[in-house]
Amino acid sequence: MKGILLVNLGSPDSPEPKDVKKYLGEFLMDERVIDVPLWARTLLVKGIILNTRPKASAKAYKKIWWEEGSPLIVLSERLQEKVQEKVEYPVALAMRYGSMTLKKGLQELVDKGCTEIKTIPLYPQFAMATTETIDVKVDELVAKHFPQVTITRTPAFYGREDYINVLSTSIAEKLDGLDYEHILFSYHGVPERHIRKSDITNGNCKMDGRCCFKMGSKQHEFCYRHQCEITTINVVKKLGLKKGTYSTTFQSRLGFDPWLQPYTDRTIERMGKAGIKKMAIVTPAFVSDCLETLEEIAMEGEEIFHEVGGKEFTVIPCLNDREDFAQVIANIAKEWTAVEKPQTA
Ligand SMILES: C=CC1=C(C)c2cc3[nH]c(cc4nc(cc5[nH]c(cc1n2)c(C)c5CCC(=O)O)C(CCC(=O)O)=C4C)c(C)c3C=C
Ligand SMILES: [Fe+2]
Ligand SMILES: [Fe+2]
Repeated sequence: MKGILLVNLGSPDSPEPKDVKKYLGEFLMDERVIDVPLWARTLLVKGIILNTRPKASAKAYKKIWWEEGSPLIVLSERLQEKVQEKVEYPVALAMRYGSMTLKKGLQELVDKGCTEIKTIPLYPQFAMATTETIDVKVDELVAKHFPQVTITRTPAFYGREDYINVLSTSIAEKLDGLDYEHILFSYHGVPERHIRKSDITNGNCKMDGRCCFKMGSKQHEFCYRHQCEITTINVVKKLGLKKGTYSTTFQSRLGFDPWLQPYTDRTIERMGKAGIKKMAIVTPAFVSDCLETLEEIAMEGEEIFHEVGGKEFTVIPCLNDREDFAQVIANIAKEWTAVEKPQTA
C-alpha cells in the first residue's frame, strides 16, 4: 500500500533552555546546516553556540509559544489532518529534528501496511539545509530499518501553478483594502556557500545577481536563490504588482559568513529611513508560522520599522492549514498515488 509522509523542520519540546539546547544541538550539528568539517562544527556548535544561544532562543520561543505547543508543530499537525481528509491513503507527519522523528513517521506508515512511501518536505524551495537533509536522512533510515519500503522523493513545489495561486490569494486577502507602499518577500537565508555547493553544473552559479535568472540552466533545480526569486516573480505576475513596489530579501542569518542578500532586517530599516510608512511582508520559504515569522518578523521586524519612522507593518500569515493549501499538498500526493506501478514481466 502507498502512504504519504509530510516532513517539516521541527521545534524544541518546550521553550525551556534545556530543551532548546537539545534541539539546537541536533539541528546545528547537521552537516548540511553547518557545512564545515566535523571538528570545526563541534567546536563552533558545542564550544560556542550552545553555550550562548539556547538562553536567548528560549526567551524568543516563550514569546510565541502556544498553549498547545510550538506553533510550527501544531500548524503542521492541523495541515496533516486536512490533507488526510483529501487523500485515500495514510498520511503521517514527521520532523527532521526533535522528538517527532522521521523514524517514528516511517514506522507509523509501515504499521499501517505501507510499503511505498512518498515523502513531501514542507518547503516550497529546495535547499541543502532543508529538502536535501530530509532526503538523505530518510534514505539512511530506510536502508537500516525499513528495507522493504520504497521511497519516492518530491521535488520543490515553488513552480506549481496551484501553489502560486494559493500563495497569491493569501496575500491578496490580507492586503485587500490596505494601501501599503511596499511589499517584502522575505525568505529564510542560507550561506552563499550552500548555493555553490548545490550547483550540479559546477560553474553556473556565480552569485552575481544574474545567473539565477538565466533561462534553462539545469542548476536551477537545486538553486535555492533561483527558486526564491522565481516564487516572487510568479506571485508578482499573478497579482499584477508594479515594479518598485516589491522586493526579495533574506532573513535569519547566523554567524559571520556572507549569506544571501539583501538582508531583510537592513532592508526594513533602509525603507523606513527612506520614508516608507506602510509596509507589508510575506515569508514564502515557511509553510507554517514559526519562531522566524512570529518573532523575528512580526515582532523584531515591526520594531525596527517603527524605530525608523514606519507606521503600518502588515505581516501576511504563512499558508499554515488553509484549506486551499491542504488541497495543493493533496494534489501532489494524488498525482503520485494515481500512478500505477509498472508491471514486471
Ligand atoms: C546555519 C544555520 C541555519 C541554516 C542554513 C538554516 C536554513 C533554513 N532554516 C529554515 C527554516 C527554519 N529555521 C528555523 C529556525 C532556526 N534556523 C536556524 C539556523 C539555520 N537555518 C536556527 C539556529 C534556528 C533556531 C532558532 C534560533 O535560535 O534562532 C525555523 C523555526 C523553528 C521553530 O521551531 O519555530 C524554521 C521553520 C529554512 C527554510 C532554511 C533554508 C532554506
Ligand atoms: Fe533556519
Ligand atoms: Fe542560481
